[in-house]
Amino acid sequence: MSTILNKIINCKRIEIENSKSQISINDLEYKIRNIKKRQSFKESLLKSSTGIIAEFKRRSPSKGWIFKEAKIEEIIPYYSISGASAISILTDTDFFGGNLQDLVKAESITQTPLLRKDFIMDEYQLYEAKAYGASAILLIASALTIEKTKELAKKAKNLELEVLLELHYENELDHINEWVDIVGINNRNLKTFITDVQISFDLINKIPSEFLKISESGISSSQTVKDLMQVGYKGFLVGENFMKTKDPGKSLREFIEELK
Ligand SMILES: O=C(O)c1ccccc1NCC(=O)[C@H](O)[C@H](O)COP(=O)(O)O
Repeated sequence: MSTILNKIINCKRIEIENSKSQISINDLEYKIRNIKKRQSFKESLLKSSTGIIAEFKRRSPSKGWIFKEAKIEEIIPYYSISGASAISILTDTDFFGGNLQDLVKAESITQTPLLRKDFIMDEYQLYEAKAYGASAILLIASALTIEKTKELAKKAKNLELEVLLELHYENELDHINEWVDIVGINNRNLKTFITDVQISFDLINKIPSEFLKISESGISSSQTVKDLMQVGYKGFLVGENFMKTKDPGKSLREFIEELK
């Protein structure tokens, strides 16, 4: 496992134990009973001709602060109006500057399907994702064993959450299982932080045809999206390219215009 992933996961384990001591799974289950049904993340990508998943990302391990003062209420409505097919909310605090309240706020102001983007390793986080309004959750193959990936994916489906399984390397293809809805190829090498979309082109034909496929990270040109569409990708997760600008919603709108 890469050093950064190790570091993130060690912090995450402590965070999860703290959260469990504050809010029990029973409390989360109670909230889930009252949560409105969200639109499907996968359906939204299938319906869309552009497939952009716009990410709300304040900082990252590779770039440091990208948009420190970013506020959900000032960005998410504009992501929706500008045509995002789905929105990714990074809920990790220590490394990405996000939190679960960002997800709660986003849920209250948009109908666009939301992905809880975090380092999920415990079913408790799935209950949180559902209770706070996500349509979908992320499972990162590099951070999980094959067995744990399957266990978490199955539990997520039981909670009516869609599952995005993220792969960074070819040797992670064996993490794909029947509970997965979407397979994402992440173009960022977790050891070097270098992004190279070539990995998306290299792996597309190795993913079984029944899965919806998305490409993630390091996407900054509409031509790249067009090329990825040509080989079969239906979704494109873009964070920094929008969040590094003063007006991420406007940047997304211009990007989508170029795709039409
Ligand atoms: O973004 C990072 O530096 C990073 C480092 C280590 C683990 C994960 C990381 N990012 C999470 C993501 O997958 C991206 O936020 C997402 O795909 C968008 O990427 P980008 O468009 O390059 O901001």
